[in-house]
Amino acid sequence: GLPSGWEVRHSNSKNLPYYFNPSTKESRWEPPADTDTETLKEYMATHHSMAHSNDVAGQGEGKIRCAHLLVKHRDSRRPSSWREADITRSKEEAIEILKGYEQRIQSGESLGDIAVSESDCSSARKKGDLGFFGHGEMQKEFEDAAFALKPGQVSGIVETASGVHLIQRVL
Ligand SMILES: N=C(N)NCCC[C@H](NC(=O)[C@@H]1CCC/C1=C\[C@H](COP(=O)(O)O)NC(=O)[C@@H](N)Cc1ccccc1)C(N)=O
Repeated sequence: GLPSGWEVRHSNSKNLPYYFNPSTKESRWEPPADTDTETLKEYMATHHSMAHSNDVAGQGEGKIRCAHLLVKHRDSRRPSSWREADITRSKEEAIEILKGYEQRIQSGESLGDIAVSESDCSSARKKGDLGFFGHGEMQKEFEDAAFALKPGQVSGIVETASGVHLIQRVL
């Protein structure tokens, strides 16, 4: 089987299996070393058909779909993004910026329309859409806030190691 702790998951955005370790939060495309191929083949066959059916429905057991708007700052775990190679704003400045976006959303703008030009996450090109995800995939603060939302609802400002986010639950 897979070395202890590793799971095969399905990436909806790439429609490909990837390997995820819920305890370390590590995710990778290639199977972890010393995975024996027989069990892996069987595992993949079962998982892949399941994943395929999940993928068609998009909605595996207990999965939700969200979009988000991320503003990074100089203390972000990766203070760089497609829109800014070297992000130097402070966390306080990032929060002020996000409050401005929050006002615009409350006045009727869609989160996705702002995310497409302003989000520091690569999902910006998909209006912030993250696809479906289940428990154990996102950073804890993000997961807790996202799973507390009803479809359509927008979160308050959520802080993770990536930066500060607004999250909208889609499905
Ligand atoms: N669908 C999944 N399972 N993909 C793995 C998510 C990994 C997870 N990510 C997070 O928790 C935060 C919240 C949402 C985005 C995100 C972080 C970063 C940006 O922050 P940075 O890593 O530079 O610090 N964006 C991503 O990961 C993107 N691949 C999200 C995405 C982009 C395009 C299409 C789909 C998903 C984590 N455990 O770190």
